[in-house]
Amino acid sequence: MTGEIQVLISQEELSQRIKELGEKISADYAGKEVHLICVLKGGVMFMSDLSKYISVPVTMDFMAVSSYGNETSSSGIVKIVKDLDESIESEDVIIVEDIIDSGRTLSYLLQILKDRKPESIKICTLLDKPDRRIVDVEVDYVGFEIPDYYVLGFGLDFEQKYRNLPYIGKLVGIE
Ligand SMILES: O=P(O)(O)OC[C@H]1O[C@H](OP(=O)(O)OP(=O)(O)O)[C@H](O)[C@@H]1O
Ligand code: HPA
Repeated sequence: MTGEIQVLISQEELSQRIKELGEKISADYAGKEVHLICVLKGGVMFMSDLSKYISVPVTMDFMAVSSYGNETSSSGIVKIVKDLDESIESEDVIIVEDIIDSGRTLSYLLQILKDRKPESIKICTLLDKPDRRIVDVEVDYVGFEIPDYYVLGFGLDFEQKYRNLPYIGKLVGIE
């Protein structure tokens, strides 16, 4: 499907906010190292840009947890598609997400990862849709709070497409 895309957050606004988040994380973790965990696939662009603005030592790992498939609303069923490569025991972990919607994906992830005994675990999301929350999750770093639109671009997909757009947009006619 191709359709008209309305820009919600421009490339410039994204860059500026991601820089601010990276600087805040650098200050909060001064004297420590951070272990970033990217939630694939949506989190990839955000983590890649965010990591460039973190000045403390960074390590990275990747995990894929699927809850949406090709649907535009969460099924409530979360499954691990790809687990981490390395142990997170004693690490200061930040989970990096593109979006928190119902909160189901993150609440499930947090449960699993806390059992692996990290030193600390925080959440950093580019986008937060608080109006859609079903499961409460405490979020430490938020790029932008957005209304209840189905958004795409900058890692986020609609039917697996549009992840490569350098901005966040919405398909006109799709809520
Ligand atoms: O708060 P929730 O309602 O759980 O929704 C948020 C999750 O949904 C999306 O992932 P998706 O399963 O679509 O995978 P993707 O990142 O590969 O597109 C998004 O990247 C989050 O991980
Ligand atoms: O608005 C969204 N867009 C793309 N993927 C998503 N996963 C949860 N919410 C969204």
